Amino acid sequence: MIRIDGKKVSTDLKNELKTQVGELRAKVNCVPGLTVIIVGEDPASQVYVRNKAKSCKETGMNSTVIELPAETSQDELLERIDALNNDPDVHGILVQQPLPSHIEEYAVTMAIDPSKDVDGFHPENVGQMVLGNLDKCFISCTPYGILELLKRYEIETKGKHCVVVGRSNIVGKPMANLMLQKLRETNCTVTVCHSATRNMEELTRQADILVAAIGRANFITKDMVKPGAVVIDVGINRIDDASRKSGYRLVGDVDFDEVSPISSAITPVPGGVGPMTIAMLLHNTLQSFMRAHNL
Ligand SMILES: Nc1nc2c(c(=O)[nH]1)N[C@@H](CN(C=O)c1ccc(C(=O)N[C@@H](CCC(=O)O)C(=O)O)cc1)CN2
Ligand SMILES: [Mg+2]
Repeated sequence: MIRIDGKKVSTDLKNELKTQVGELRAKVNCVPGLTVIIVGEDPASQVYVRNKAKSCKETGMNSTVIELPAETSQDELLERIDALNNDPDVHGILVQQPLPSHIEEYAVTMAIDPSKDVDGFHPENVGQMVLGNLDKCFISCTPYGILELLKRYEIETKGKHCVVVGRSNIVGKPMANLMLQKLRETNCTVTVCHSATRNMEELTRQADILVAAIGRANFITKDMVKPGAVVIDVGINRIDDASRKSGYRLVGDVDFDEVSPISSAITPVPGGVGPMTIAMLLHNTLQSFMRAHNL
């Protein structure tokens, strides 16, 4: 069994990005800039946003975090986004999810200039991605990170059956679409399972590559997995744990202890897909900068 080390791959990637940013600085005398907006005080989101800013700085990119109170109105948020759309020093704009319930996610997604939408959530980016025009869009960071892990671990995907469990706009839907593509190295047969799927176990057991993105701790058990499958765990669930200083521990959507011995390769939680999400965000920000400068 191969334990897929997302932490290491993300560090390698960030080092590669740092070199590229350094070269660009020497060439055009400026660097990519990412602005992250966080509304409210969700503790997990605060961790992710802090890590995004830290990683950005480590690679030599400019990073700005805009922290807004939970009561911020939707109009106020949209005005902030508009200002960033018009700021030439900002190459990437990201609004951290989840948002407070009075703010409509769709309105926020639509407000971000697609050429700065480094999350790849805008319909223009999603549409180009579905069409297979991967050089004309931003690919959503978590699925993109999974593709990068599969590539760097030389995991064959062509002709394989990939089963994605979960249909979120952030992970499940883009993941399924990317694994389906003839271009690049995926070229899988794809099945998507969700809460209304009957006989889910029958389907997941057919997976050569199983992607779990349901958001339910330890949902995927041994009996749901074919021996030898590649298992990608996207879940990050906080479980109460009084023995830890933090009071919680992180577990994935896959029961790692049960499933890892029968898999051929598996991503752990933490240290698997999560860190790749941030590395690919930086990759997308650099890509946005290159496009803006016609490089
Ligand atoms: N606008 C967005 N919002 C959210 C996204 C996103 O891609 N864009 N994804 C998730 C959260 N997320 C990034 O924003 C994210 C989640 C997890 C990690 C990560 O590194 N996880 C670590 C554990 C970190 C911890 O201690 O909690 C790991 O798995 O090893 C990075 C980014 C939802 N919102
Ligand atoms: Mg989760």
